[in-house]
Amino acid sequence: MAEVSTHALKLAGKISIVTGGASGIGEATARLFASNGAFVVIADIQDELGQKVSNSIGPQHCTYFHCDISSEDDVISLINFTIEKYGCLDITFSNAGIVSTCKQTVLDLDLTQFDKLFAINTRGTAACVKHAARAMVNHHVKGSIICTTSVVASKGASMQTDYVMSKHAVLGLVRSASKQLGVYGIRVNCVSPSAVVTGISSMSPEEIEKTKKVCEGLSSLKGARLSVEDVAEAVVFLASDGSKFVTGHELVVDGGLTKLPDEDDLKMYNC
Ligand SMILES: NC(=O)c1ccc[n+]([C@@H]2O[C@H](COP(=O)([O-])OP(=O)(O)OC[C@H]3O[C@@H](n4cnc5c(N)ncnc54)[C@H](O)[C@@H]3O)[C@@H](O)[C@H]2O)c1
Repeated sequence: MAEVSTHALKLAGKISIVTGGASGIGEATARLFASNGAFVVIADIQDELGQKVSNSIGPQHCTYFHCDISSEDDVISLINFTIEKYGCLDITFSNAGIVSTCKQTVLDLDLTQFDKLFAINTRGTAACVKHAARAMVNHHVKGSIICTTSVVASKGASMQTDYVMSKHAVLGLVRSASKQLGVYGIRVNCVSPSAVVTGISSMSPEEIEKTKKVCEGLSSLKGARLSVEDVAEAVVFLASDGSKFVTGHELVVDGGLTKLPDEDDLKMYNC
């Protein structure tokens, strides 16, 4: 990475963790954290990819650590590793997540898949928030915790019931944690993106092209399409002192989608 002056960097010297940082929104955020002066620990289960992303950011700025967020022991090891390496923890972006494997409605809810998805999206996110917050409290750090929710975190949807429920739960976690941790000066917020093509849904090149076109219509901004970098910019804002009076907030990054009639966001599920 090119050397830059630390003067105007939004996260200069901050110690951060990005879960799900090997791909998509997490990868873009890890890169933007580092280019804003933060030290980043990428936590993921895709070891080869995560290591590759970390190497490309640069060993001075980034480290990869294997962590399956559905295991509380893994999450504890991640926090311990970060504290041992850097001495404290300022920012945690709890972003790792998966989608439903099918477009199920409540009538055909697969409860085995439901448990698997909740173990990562909801329980795993709760473990990350819990242990990041404990580290911040123990080290007297007025840190920032950001979770990735979704535009479906605060409204119902026509399918993918388990995914929608898991993101509603994370919103509840963010709102509760922000109330409980304010006394320590710790802020807790979330970003809620609309649809953006990432590794989360394994698609053929044809499906990716089709989905990208559909995504372009998912906004009231003419011709605009959400990118992972747009989400990363919102996360940097929530991580930085620029948002020092913002907590318990859901920052929706959707180009106005949630303000459009419901029929428009239905398209998202037909991607
Ligand atoms: N892409 C979208 O349209 C979209 C929209 C709204 C919200 N989101 C949310 O954004 C977040 C990131 O998704 P993305 O779109 O960048 O997908 P992605 O698949 O590109 O990235 C997710 C990362 O999480 C990692 N991961 C999965 N399970 C894990 C586990 N148990 N422990 C640790 N890491 C794990 C994956 O290996 C991957 O690197 C997710 O929480 C997702 O629900 C995505």
